[in-house]
This record gives sequence, C-alpha cells and structure tokens, in this order.
Amino acid sequence: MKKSVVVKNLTKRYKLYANNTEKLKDIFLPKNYGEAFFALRNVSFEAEQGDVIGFVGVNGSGKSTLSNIVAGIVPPTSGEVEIDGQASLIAVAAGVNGELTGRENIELKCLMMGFSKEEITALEPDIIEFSELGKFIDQPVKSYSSGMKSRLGFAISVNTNPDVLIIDEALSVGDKAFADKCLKKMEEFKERGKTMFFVSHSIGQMKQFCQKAIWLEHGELKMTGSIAEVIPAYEEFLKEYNKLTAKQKKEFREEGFKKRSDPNFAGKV
Ligand SMILES: Nc1ncnc2c1ncn2[C@@H]1O[C@H](COP(=O)(O)OP(=O)(O)OP(=O)(O)O)[C@@H](O)[C@H]1O
Repeated sequence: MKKSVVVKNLTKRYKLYANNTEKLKDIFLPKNYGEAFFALRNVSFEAEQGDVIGFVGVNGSGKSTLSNIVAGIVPPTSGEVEIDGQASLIAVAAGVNGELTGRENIELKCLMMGFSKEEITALEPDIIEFSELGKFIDQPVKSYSSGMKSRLGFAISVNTNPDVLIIDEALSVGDKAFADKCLKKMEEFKERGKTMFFVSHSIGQMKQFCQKAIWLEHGELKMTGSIAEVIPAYEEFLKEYNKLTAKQKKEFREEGFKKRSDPNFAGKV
C-alpha cells in the first residue's frame, strides 16, 4: 500500500508566560523567559492510503495539536510531516475568518487550496447546498453558532476533494441530521480510499468508522494499532480513570504537567 502520511518525531513546545511583560522580555532579551510546555513529544506514525485512523486520549492529551500540525495549520517545533497530496481539516471554526461572510470564506479557503476562480464558481453552489446555511451564507461568520461554523467547514472540506481529511470533533456540534449526512459523506470518502483522521470522544463513532487508532497521553504516543487492539485498552484505562477521585485526577494532570514542562525530556528540540 502507498504511504499517504508519514509523521516523524513530531514535537510541539509552547511557552507559558506568567504575564505579558514576561512574554515581551522573552522576545527582546537574551535570557530565556517563560516555562516550556510540550503539547506533543516525539510522536511518530505512518498512514497508508485508505487508512481511517482515530485519535483518542483524555482532554489535553494533544489530539487537536496533532490534527492541526498534520493539516499544516500549526507548525511543529521539530519533526516532520510528509503528506502525499493535500490535507484538509474540519474542526469548529478551523480556518474560518469571523469578519468574512460564509461565501467569502468559501472563496478564500478555495483560493488558498489552489482552485481557480472558474473552479470556485463551479464548486460554490454544491458547498452552499451541503452547508444548509441558506441566507446566512452572506452573513459574517462571527454571527454563526458553533454548529453553523462546523457545517461551513464540513461543506468546504468534503466538496473540495482533499487527499487527506482530518475531522476534529466537528460531528459533536450541530444537529443529528447533519451529523448523519456527514457520516454518510465520510463513508463515501472511505470507499474511495481516502486517508482520514478522526478525533472524537465518542468511542461508538470510533469503532464504527475507524480501522486503526492512535492513543495519546500527556502529549506522547501511548499506543498505536488496530481499533480492536487500542480501543479495549483505552476503555479499560477510562474505566480506571473515571473511578479516580477529583483529587487523584488532579494528581494525574499535575504529573503530566510536570513531565510536559521538563525541557530535557524530549531531547533536543
Ligand atoms: N497555543 C497554546 N499555547 C499553550 N498551550 C497550548 C496551546 N494550544 C494547546 N496547548 C496545550 O497543549 C495541550 C494539548 O492540547 P490539545 O488541544 O491538543 O488537546 P486535546 O487532546 O485535543 O484536548 P481536548 O480533548 O480537550 O480537545 C493542552 O494542555 C493545551 O492546554
């Protein structure tokens, strides 16, 4: 099978500043200010053409950071992402400009994806129809609900025929009828052999839709493999995690924070 996505040693380090003065000092003064925080550390995996891979992990484990980097929206601190073709991310408000109308966002996003004016004119009616936004298409996106933003993003992505589709929690906002329409479209993409990454807190959707899974914990790869291998192990972890008291959950997060703030842990970045 042809490799469609290759991710090598991906690390994303943010700086956490106590205040704006510290941030400014970090830009202008030689001394290092701010605390390092690793949203992702040394994550590597490969996807073959036609793979449908779910990203799982508790809140803050790094799923959206990984999605954004694979989609080319956020640059990694170190590591590489190789994509065979064009990747498109569907997430609530991903890549949409609130000041522009829905229609202007369609045109801008399509132009950024390399479509010509004529191609955009031909694509626009299908995108607008799929979005079910009606007259709102000519209203600024900042007036949209999160469900409406998600519908716009979904409509653009699925109608522009990307090679790699990344869906980050976009099905969890909006109504069930639209989510079903999107799931049907995603099934079509699957049949056409597209590579897809799917982020969802719904284990049911994960099992229904994906063949493989990547489990992230505290920004690191905890486990990767088939859905049949990863999901039962993750469910077992969730069962234990949900038994923890609020204090124990806080300790788990703090332990993660400590690891993720250790500048030496990820090696040289
Ligand atoms: N711009 C940023 N600056 C600082 N920290 C960030 C930034 N973006 C993300 N993070 C941190 O990186 C970590 C991973 O965030 P991410 O959104 O990728 O997690 P997630 O697994 O998608 O979480 P959720 O399930 O809640 O959506 C979190 O601790 C988050 O606070």
